[in-house]
Amino acid sequence: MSIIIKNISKSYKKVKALEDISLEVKPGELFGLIGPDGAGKTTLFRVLTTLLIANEGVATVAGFDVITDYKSIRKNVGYMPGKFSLYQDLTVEENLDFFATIFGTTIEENYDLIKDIYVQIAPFKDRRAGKLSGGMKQKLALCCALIHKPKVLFLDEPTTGVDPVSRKEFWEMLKRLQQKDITILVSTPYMDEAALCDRIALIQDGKILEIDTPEAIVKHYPYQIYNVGANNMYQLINNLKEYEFNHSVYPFGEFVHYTDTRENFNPNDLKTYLESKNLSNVLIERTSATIEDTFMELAK
Ligand SMILES: Nc1ncnc2c1ncn2[C@@H]1O[C@H](COP(=O)(O)OP(=O)(O)OP(=O)(O)O)[C@@H](O)[C@H]1O
Repeated sequence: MSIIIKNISKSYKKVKALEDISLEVKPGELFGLIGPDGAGKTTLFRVLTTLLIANEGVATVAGFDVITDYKSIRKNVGYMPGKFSLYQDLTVEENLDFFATIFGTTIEENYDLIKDIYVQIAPFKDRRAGKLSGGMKQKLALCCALIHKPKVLFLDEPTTGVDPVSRKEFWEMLKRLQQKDITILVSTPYMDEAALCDRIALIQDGKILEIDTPEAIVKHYPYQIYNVGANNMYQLINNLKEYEFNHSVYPFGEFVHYTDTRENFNPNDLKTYLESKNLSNVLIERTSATIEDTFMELAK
């Protein structure tokens, strides 16, 4: 296993940031930690990259213990923290040179690994990092995290605040890195990115809700979901919440996702109820569960 986490707990005074977390990441896997702000993702990354000591539990990364072998871990992992981690006043090239030097290597030595990503920012190599766009900064930070050819790469919310095109490109880059035998643990609050991982852990309030492949997680969803639409979204949500048979109701894009407690649910009954509340253009249609639906159900 590339990463083994056993019963890790970490508190900041009264706040329990991680509670009895256990999971394993296989060599070469692209594993996603999916959860909202405050779920504990950054705390787990900091424990695994030896920047923070857990209160309980044990963890190894690339075969090294996070406490006793912390120096080996630092040599063998790349870490791209959530907040921009580069030197704003150094140029693109100077930042990369700096990170290569502290790891006792050179840009040339590992150029092959970063080439695909670096060519995209090379035209700006003399620009200060602080003056780059969000997508460019993210590519530079990834190059810096890769420059010493790590065995395991930790990426904490790498696409937060990045435009949709750059996000898509970033995930394509991760897939290519995976082909080069790098194990990747990536966190994201974006549920659509979960589907791009080999396996994911859904995490909330410091606890793991479920670990599986994205396909299996969606398949385990126990209810039939309906897209419900009407002329007044706000009133629709309120009326659905008042409906005695509702199991769950939450906005989802242009519709409301609705599940019913009855096994023999007939959508026409719901339509009649909603129309009796003076809603018009009522539409009710079956839809498939997504990772977000599963998350909402588990987090209830
Ligand atoms: N240094 C700290 N002192 C006190 N509480 C903290 C500290 N760091 C994090 N926390 C709390 O621990 C919990 C987990 O935070 P963490 O940053 O690990 O979550 P996260 O999933 O990475 O979310 P975010 O994206 O907001 O950073 C939160 O309730 C947070 O407020």
